[in-house]
Amino acid sequence: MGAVSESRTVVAGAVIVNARLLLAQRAHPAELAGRWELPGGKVEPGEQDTTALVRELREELAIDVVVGDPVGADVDLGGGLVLRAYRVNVVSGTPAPLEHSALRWVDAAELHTIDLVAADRQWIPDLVALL
Ligand SMILES: Nc1nc2c([nH]c(=O)n2[C@H]2C[C@H](O)[C@@H](COP(=O)(O)OP(=O)(O)OP(=O)(O)O)O2)c(=O)[nH]1
Repeated sequence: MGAVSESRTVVAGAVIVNARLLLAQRAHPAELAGRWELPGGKVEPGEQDTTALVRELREELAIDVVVGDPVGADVDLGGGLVLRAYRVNVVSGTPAPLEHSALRWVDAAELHTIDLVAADRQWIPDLVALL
C-alpha cells in the first residue's frame, strides 16, 4: 500500500585509503556511462541501508566492508529515488570492477576534475574534507 508515493534509497560507499577515494566508472545506462560514481545501488524493500551497501559492494567490487557515518546530505535524484552516501571501511578483498567499466583512486585535486555523475558533485566538499 502506498508504494507509488514512497521513495527508494540508493546507497553509495566512500572507500578512502591513503588519502585517496575509490571511484567507479558506470557502464550503463547510456546517459551515465563513462561517468564516475561512488559504488553502490538500490536498497531493497525492507532492507537496511547498511545491509544493502555491504551487499552491493560485495556484488560490484568483491570486497567486504563495514559501513560508517553518512557523508554529506541526501540528494534527491527525482523519480522517487534518494541518493545517500556512507563512509565504508574495507575489511577484506581488493576492489575489482565486476559491474563497472573501471575503478580509479583519486586524491582531492583529481576529485575536482574527474567527470562525476552530476548528483555526486554535491558531495565534493564533504569528500575533500575526508581526504
Ligand atoms: N550506485 C550509485 N548510483 C548513483 C550514484 N549517483 C547517482 O546519481 N546514482 C544513480 C544512478 C541510478 O539511477 C541509481 C542507482 O542505480 P544502480 O544501477 O547503481 O542500482 P542497482 O545496482 O541497484 O541496479 P538496478 O536495480 O537498477 O539494476 O542512482 C552513485 O554515486 N552511486
